Amino acid sequence: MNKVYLSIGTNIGDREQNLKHAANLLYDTSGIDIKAISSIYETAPVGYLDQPSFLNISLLLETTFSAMECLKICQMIENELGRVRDIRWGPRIIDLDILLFNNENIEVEHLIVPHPRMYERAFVLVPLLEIAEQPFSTHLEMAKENVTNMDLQKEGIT
Ligand SMILES: Nc1nc2nc(S)n(CCO)c2c(=O)[nH]1
Repeated sequence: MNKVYLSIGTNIGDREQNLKHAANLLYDTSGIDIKAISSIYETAPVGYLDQPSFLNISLLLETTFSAMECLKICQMIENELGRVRDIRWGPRIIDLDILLFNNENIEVEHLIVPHPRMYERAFVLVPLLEIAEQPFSTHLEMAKENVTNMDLQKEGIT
C-alpha cells in the first residue's frame, strides 16, 4: 500500500464545491482510500498575483496505484472538473498536485516527487502538516522546518 499526500487548489467558480467534487471523485475511485483531509485554507495567490485568492487543502491517501497512475487520476479529475490549461500560473477551477509518495524521490518526465515547489509554499505546507502522520518522514521533517521559518501572515495564508 502506498501513502500519498496531495495538494488541491481552486480559485474559480464555487471554490468549496470544486474541492468537494474533487475529493468525492478521489473517494469514489477504487484503489484509493482517503485517510485524512485538512481544513480548507483561504490563501493569497502565489506566482501570478493578479488573480482571485485560492482555497487550498491537503489529503492523505492510501492507494495501490503507482505514482504515475496517481498522476493520471489527478489529471482525469482536473479534466472532469473542466480545468483549462491556459495561463501557466493563472486562475484554475481545480489543481491537484502530488506532494509526497511514500518517502520516495521520483524524477521522470511530467512527475517530480517531492513536488519541486512545495517547500517554499505556505499554502501547501500548512495544510500538509495539519494532516501529516507521525513519525515524520525526512521529507515531512524538512516541510516542518521550512514552515516554522515562514511568516504565514506575509505568505497570505489564513
Ligand atoms: N495560494 C495559491 N497560489 C497558487 N498559485 C498557483 S499557480 N497555484 C496552483 C497550485 O500550484 C496556487 C494555489 O493553489 N494556491
